[in-house]
Amino acid sequence: MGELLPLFESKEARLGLLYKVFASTIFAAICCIWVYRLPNIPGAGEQGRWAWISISMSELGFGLYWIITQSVRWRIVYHSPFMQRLLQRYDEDKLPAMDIFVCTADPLLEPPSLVINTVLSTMSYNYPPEKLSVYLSDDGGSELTFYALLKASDFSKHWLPFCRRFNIEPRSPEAYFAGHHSGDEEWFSIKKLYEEMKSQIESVEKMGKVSEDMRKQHKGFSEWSPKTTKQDHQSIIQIIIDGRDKNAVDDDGFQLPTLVYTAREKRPNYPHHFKAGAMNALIRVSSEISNAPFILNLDCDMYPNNADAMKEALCFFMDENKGHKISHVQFPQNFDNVTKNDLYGNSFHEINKVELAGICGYGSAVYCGTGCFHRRESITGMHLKDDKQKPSSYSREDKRSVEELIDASKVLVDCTYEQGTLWGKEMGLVYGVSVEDVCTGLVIDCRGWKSIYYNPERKAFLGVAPTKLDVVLVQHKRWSGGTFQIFFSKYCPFIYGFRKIKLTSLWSIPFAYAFLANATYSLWESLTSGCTFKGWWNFRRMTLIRRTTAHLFGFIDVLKKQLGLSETKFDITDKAVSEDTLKRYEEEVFDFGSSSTMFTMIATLALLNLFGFIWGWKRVIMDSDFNSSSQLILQIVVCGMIVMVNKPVYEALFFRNDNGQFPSSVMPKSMLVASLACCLATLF
Ligand SMILES: O=c1ccn([C@@H]2O[C@H](COP(=O)(O)OP(=O)(O)O[C@H]3O[C@H](CO)[C@@H](O)[C@H](O)[C@H]3O)[C@@H](O)[C@H]2O)c(=O)[nH]1
Ligand SMILES: [Mn+2]
Repeated sequence: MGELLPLFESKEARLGLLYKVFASTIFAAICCIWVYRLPNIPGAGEQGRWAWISISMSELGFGLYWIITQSVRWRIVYHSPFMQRLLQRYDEDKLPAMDIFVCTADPLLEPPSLVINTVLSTMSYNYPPEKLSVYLSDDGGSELTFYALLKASDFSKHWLPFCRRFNIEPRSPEAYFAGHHSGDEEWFSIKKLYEEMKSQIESVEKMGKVSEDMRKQHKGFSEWSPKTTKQDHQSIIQIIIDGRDKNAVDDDGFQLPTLVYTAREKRPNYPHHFKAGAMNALIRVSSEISNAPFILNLDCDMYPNNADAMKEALCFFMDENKGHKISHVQFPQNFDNVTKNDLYGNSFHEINKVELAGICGYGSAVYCGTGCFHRRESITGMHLKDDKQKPSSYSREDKRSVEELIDASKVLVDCTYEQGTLWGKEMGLVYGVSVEDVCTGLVIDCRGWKSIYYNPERKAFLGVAPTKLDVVLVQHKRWSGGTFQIFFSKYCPFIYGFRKIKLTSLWSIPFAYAFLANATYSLWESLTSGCTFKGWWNFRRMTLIRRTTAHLFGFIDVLKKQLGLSETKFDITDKAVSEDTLKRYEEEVFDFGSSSTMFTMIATLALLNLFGFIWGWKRVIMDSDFNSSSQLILQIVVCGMIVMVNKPVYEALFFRNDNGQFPSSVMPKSMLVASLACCLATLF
């Protein structure tokens, strides 16, 4: 056999050299700033000494931060798969089996009607259905979710043929019907079926329980008693569709994918390790039932938006030369509900297009917890063995009955199963860190595996971005706290692997240059990554807000944890949205929600800058000595920018009276703190 063509290629981004030259100029500017700051510290007792020292510290910090972040821009690598080559080389029946994990944790925050849309779109991938097994992990242990999944399994018999026949995209029914209209009779009838199912599920959601009549429809409901709660129940596993069953076919007579409902045992006195625990339970259950060599991991709100993405991901794993070294293929997180200018900076344009690809320049991809394909061996804890063994095409020989499979799997998700094992340490996803995904990716890297970040033109997955500021901040708090936590833990990458500036002064040039060049470049990066100008501006604002609240509080949380004062938590991102909130979100009006501590922080900082800005202008206008006031100009400019960025905060403080504004305690608290800070400042 001749030399086979590769199934994917990797290219370094153009402009690499140009960027390096540009970055060097900024670096030079930063050095100048430092060189200026350090020798010019006012002596003890002189006015402004402490301000000078603290500004120097910040500049040192920002400079170092900039230098570190350059590492991810130094070598940006883009990968692209050749799907046609894969399909020429492998017949459908030679393709490997694939297990799909969908995680949900709470029927109120993650409505079952949303969850089953994700499930249905995974079932309808352009892939031989007998090779697909979909596992829903329900940490909510809720009969509502189980009910919805049963309904979805019925609906899939009509939905899969419809997808196949018209080759539609996307295959999440909700998203499809929201974006596509057709006069077709078949279109109307399937839409009607979907809407019937949805309204049945939603009425059960409203009632909060499944009626006696409905319970009779499936013996699985017998697992739920009035005593069952989210925190306290036995293991529940139901194989809703058995892919081996020749009668489990859709309307066109094609085999249906296997569909499994899993709720691992929960008991009040046993830690369950949140999503990481759920994933590890799924890894074990699926190894008992289908044991596919590859696994796709999705959050319940992330639906596949490209029915071919699975085959694309396989190109990386199946490449004859390099594929056997690859542990996972991560797609970026994108959202289908981002408004035009992305008020809360939810979409990570720069991160997706530049930074994650830059990390890929080092041969690894950050595992982001969703939209990621894994090799089963690497995620269960194996080290890379450098032999080019092909993954087996895998045919299911298991002769056990459904009941036997269920019994064998239930044991694997009991509370006590992991005791004394390496699960959560050496095996599966890592426990104890609230960004279990990032940490697990790191650990897999350290075992020698390579990984791929792939950001295709057509988005492969779309999720739901938070629509309220408090939810955004809680999410960022978890992320930043989690990242600090990694830094402090044994998984730390290093172990485990302006006051006297005249405008007239020459020294202001490096400041102005570093600031402008950096801002212009980031604007360019954003615009070319598909972001609007206003979107970029919103993202700057959210960066400011996130850093002064979510990141700070995340940091404090971790300190508390390190000192043994608290436990690791996982605050689930709220995905249920009221109409009121949705309206504001669509109009891009800030909806603050209810986190009063974080908001007091935001409001205080905004007020401080406003005071500073007004005070600065007053000095410039009233001071007859222009020379001394010209020294203030640069500070006033910076202050002014921060004031502009904070516009929605002032609006919420002073002008708004709808439901999306600040909680009422924020205004007096922040006024008090900001005024106190101003009084203190006059003392120095
Ligand atoms: O006890 C839990 C808590 C959460 N989840 C699931 O974990 C997923 C992510 O939770 P979400 O509240 O949506 O958090 P996000 O901030 O949106 O999640 C991002 O960040 C997390 C790490 O902080 C990753 O686990 C996620 O994959 C990633 O999308 C959801 O499907 C949840 O159902 C569980 O299964 N069990
Ligand atoms: Mn989420």
